Amino acid sequence: MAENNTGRIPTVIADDVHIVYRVSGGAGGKGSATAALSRILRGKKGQKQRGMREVHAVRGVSFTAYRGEAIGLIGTNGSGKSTLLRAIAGLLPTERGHVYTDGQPSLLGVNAAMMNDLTGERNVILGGLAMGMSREQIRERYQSIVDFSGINEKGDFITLPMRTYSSGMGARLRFSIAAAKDHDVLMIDEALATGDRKFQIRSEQRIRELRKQAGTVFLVSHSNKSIRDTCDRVLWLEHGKLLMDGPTDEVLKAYEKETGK
Ligand SMILES: Nc1ncnc2c1ncn2[C@@H]1O[C@H](COP(=O)(O)OP(=O)(O)OP(=O)(O)O)[C@@H](O)[C@H]1O
Repeated sequence: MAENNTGRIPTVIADDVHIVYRVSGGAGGKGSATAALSRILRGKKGQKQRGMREVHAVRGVSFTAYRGEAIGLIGTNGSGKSTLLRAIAGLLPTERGHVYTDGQPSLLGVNAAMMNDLTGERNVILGGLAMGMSREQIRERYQSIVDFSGINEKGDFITLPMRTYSSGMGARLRFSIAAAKDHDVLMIDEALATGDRKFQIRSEQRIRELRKQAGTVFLVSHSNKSIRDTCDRVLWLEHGKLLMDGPTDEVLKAYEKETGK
C-alpha cells in the first residue's frame, strides 16, 4: 500500500464492517440429538432451514491500522473481538463493508490448529511450513523456537505428543512458532493469558520486536496489564460496536472506570 500524507503506511483498513453468524438452533439446541435428527429429517444442505438465527456480532466497525503499531482489542465477553480478528484474517466473510489488508495477516489463537497426536517437534515443523517458512528457515530457527517456548525447561517434552501438554504449554508452543517469523500483520488472540508470567514477559518483549520490524500487531486480551505493556493504541468494542479508539492510557482509563477492573 502507498504511504498516505502523514507518512504512515496503512496495513489494515476496516470500513464499516458488519459480521453476522447464522446459527441453526431448534428448541433442543444445535448440539443436541433432537436438533441433529430434525436437521436430517429437514433434508438437503442447500435448503433454507427453519429456525435459523442470526447473531450480528460486529456492527459497523471502521479503523485504519498502520505499520509499527501494536493495537489492543478490549471489551467484555462476547463484544466481538475474536470475530473482528477472524474477519481481518479473512476467515469470516463480511455481511457489509470491507476489510483491506497489506499482505496476508496471520492469526494466532489459542485454538490454532496443531496435530495433537504428533510430537511438539513435528508440530514446530508443520506449523512453520503452514506459516510459509522454508524447511531451511525452520531448521535454522528450530532451537530458538523450542527455547523461546520453554517447553523443555522441565524435561524433554518436545519429543512427546502434544496431547500430553498442558493447555498453557500448547499455547506457548503455538505462540513461539508464530513469533519466529516476521509478520506484516500478526494477530494474537488471548495467547498471552495462558502462559505463566515469565513466558508473558518474553512474549511481550517479542511483540515489541515485531513492531520494530515494521509489522502491525493486534492483541486481544482481558489482561489490562498485557495491553498496557505492549500496545500504544487500543480499540474498545462493546456489543459489536467500536466504542473508543485511541491511545492506550486514555482508552484503558475509560474502560476501567466503566467496568471497574
Ligand atoms: N461460531 C459462532 N456462531 C455463532 N455466534 C458466534 C460464534 N462465535 C461467536 N459468536 C457470537 O458472536 C458474538 C461475539 O463473540 P466473540 O467471540 O467475537 O466475542 P469476544 O469479544 O471475542 O468474547 P470473549 O472476550 O468472551 O472471548 C457473541 O455474541 C457470540 O455469542
